[in-house]
Amino acid sequence: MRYALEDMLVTPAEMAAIDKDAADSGIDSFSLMRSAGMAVSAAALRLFPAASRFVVLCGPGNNGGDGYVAAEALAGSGAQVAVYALGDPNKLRGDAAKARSACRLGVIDLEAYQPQSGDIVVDALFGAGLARDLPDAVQKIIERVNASRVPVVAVDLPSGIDGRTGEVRGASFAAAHTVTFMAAKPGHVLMPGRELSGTLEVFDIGIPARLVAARASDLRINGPAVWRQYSGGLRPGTHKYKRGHLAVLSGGLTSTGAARLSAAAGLVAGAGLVTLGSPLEAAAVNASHLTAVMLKEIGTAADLAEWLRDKRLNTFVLGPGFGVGKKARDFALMLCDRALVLDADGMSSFQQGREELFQKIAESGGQVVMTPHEGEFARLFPEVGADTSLSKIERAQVAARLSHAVIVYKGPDTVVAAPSGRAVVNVDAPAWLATAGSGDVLAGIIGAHLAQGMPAFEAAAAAVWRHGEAGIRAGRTATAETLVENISPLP
Ligand SMILES: NC(=O)C1=CN([C@@H]2O[C@H](COP(=O)(O)OP(=O)(O)OC[C@H]3O[C@@H](n4cnc5c(N)ncnc54)[C@H](O)[C@@H]3O)[C@@H](O)[C@H]2O)[C@@H](O)CC1
Ligand SMILES: [K+]
Repeated sequence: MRYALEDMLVTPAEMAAIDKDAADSGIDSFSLMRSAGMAVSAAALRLFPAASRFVVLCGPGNNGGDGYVAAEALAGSGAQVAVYALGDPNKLRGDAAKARSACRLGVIDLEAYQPQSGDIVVDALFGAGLARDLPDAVQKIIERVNASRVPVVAVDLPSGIDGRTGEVRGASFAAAHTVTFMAAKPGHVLMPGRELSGTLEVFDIGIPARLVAARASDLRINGPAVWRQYSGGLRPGTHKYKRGHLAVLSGGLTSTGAARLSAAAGLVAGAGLVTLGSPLEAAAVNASHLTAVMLKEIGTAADLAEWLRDKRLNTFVLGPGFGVGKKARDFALMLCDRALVLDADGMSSFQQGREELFQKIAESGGQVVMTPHEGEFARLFPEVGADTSLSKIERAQVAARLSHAVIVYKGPDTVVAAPSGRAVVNVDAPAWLATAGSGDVLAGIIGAHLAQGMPAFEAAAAAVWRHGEAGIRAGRTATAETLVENISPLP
């Protein structure tokens, strides 16, 4: 499958290798820096045409080099420009030194900068080369600029954001706009980096796309390009059995709503048939709320075993409102050879004894998707959740490898990862999607995709995207019910 550069996520280490490959292939690295700096100056002028002064803050590496190019270009356009530098600009090396000497502006020590109303800061202190927490003096300047509310245009990354993880290394600018080069980095899409990057512009500085693609791993921004090849077959109007049969398992008398939300979402998202498997005690309350969703009494493991003799019953959602305990564990282990969304209580039931589940998933060759939020992730994968050296993407990848399941690690920056290491990050879910029952709706959409034959990774990625779209359509006052109503057809 071919991807456009705009879908790709490239880690800083991969980007450094791409830069080196570009230089080795004969491309002049200074011309790349010039393109980068020119793009930054164009963005600053386009976004802030009424600035009284552009203040370019230049660091000790190539990010600073981009800053000197931008400063010279801004001055050349007739704008007022001041340059402040961290460290001695005479110690710059390579392309950055070249950029410094081609810039005719004087340089002031960074610590002297006092933000003034009308300033626009161009942040060229650190980019992909940030390797540790920022020095205190730099943190102070960043805090001063943030407090002044002077708008910031960041070069490559807001200084202080770790490009691999999106974490803040001591302090970070909160940029209005970030111009990065060739491809977005994980730090632009993972929180809090995503929020602190402002609007993101990915500018092509002229490194051939094949050099970028050759180094990039299978890490993408979630969107239709990732799963469109599987969504074409999900046409309304196909016979209902061909659109798959989704079964959702209900909790007891006082906790039935969550499973009904999953079932309703599954139906709207395109499953041909949806059946709610309910214990007898909850059957009446479920029946009084259901119309298009069918109902079947499933109270015990024996009931489930009998039901599983119907092989058309290919997909299950287990967990929403189900209750934590032995029954959930028994049911989950019985369902590992089908397509299964293991959500909420379904996962939490394996806080102890996860090895049996993971082994069963590996052996039975089903398609299992697990959907932990932060708390559930920490319960099921405590050692992974506690490893602060890993990015959220890396944590999801490790969990997928350990469990043999596709992991949907939920949050404002949901990551979907497969055991192979393939991963996507979702970027456009609105904040108000974090509403009660929202996860139940997501589980139902994933179930609908699985029931229609999408492979687990694509089913999950497409569902996360569609869930976000439903949130956007439902608006700020979204509830789980209005999310269901706003699930739109897959593109
Ligand atoms: N190589 C390329 O192809 C291109 C790279 N470009 C720019 O180059 C940047 C990467 O350049 P570099 O690799 O030089 O990295 P940076 O300029 O981001 O920073 C590296 C410098 O900062 C120091 N440093 C790292 N963390 C520090 C900390 N916490 N406190 C104090 N000093 C610290 C390093 O020792 C090094 O001197 C990109 O972000 C991008 O802006 C652009 O010029 C476009 C072309
Ligand atoms: K920067």
